[in-house]
Amino acid sequence: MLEIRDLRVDIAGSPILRGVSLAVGAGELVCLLGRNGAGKTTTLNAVMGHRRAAGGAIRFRGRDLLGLPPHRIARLGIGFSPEESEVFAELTVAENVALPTWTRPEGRPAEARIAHAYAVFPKLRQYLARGGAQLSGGERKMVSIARALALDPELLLLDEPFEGLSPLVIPEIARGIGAIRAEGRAVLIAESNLHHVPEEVDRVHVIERGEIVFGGTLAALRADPAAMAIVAAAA
Ligand SMILES: Nc1ncnc2c1ncn2[C@@H]1O[C@H](COP(=O)(O)OP(=O)(O)OP(=O)(O)O)[C@@H](O)[C@H]1O
Repeated sequence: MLEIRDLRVDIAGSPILRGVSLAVGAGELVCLLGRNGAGKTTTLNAVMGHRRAAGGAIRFRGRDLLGLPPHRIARLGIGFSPEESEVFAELTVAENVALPTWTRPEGRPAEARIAHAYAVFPKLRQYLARGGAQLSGGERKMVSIARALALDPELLLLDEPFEGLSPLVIPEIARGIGAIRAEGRAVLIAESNLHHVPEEVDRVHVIERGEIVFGGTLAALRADPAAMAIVAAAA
């Protein structure tokens, strides 16, 4: 479904991604794990077209994404929940969640897509008329993921979905991600904390200084002392 091969990205003249390769198959849950500054956000931003690649390839369902603008990439079926959630403050929760049904009108009817997003995060129904600026961090995360879901994506990119959240909210987000995965959508999570990696993850890729240094199951990661030393430092 998503194939990233030997991706290189330079920022301000410095090599930030130095040959990142990973794949997410249909219906797979994959985690990109690494400490702060390792290059996780840069990888997701390159997939979404927010960062230009200096080399390598990114393909989604066989289609080359490099050079496409972000709105075209989203319309191909990639939903994105950025690290800071980036909920539109001047729009209500309902308007935020409905946005992708305007930007990607093709596919299932808007009402069904919106209803589905609220079915995954039912709590949001209590806040429909609330402005985006009046939400807690956990509510913003839920709105951001629900909005990405309303795109009806085949692949969902979630950048640090648990970061900065209270322990009370984390299980709610984890349950939502589990529900999304159970529907057969592919999910790629960028995560800096090993403890937040869902047990049901299909594969973990560890990124360190812009390079993938490990790829395998969670059990294989736990059995790899060198990779564990890197992710333990991240947690
Ligand atoms: N706009 C920028 N200008 C200069 N350097 C940048 C910029 N954006 C990112 N970087 C650098 O690129 C590297 C990778 O950053 P990135 O945000 O991809 O890391 P990350 O793994 O997502 O970490 P975090 O969890 O802290 O977001 C870091 O060293 C960061 O300082």
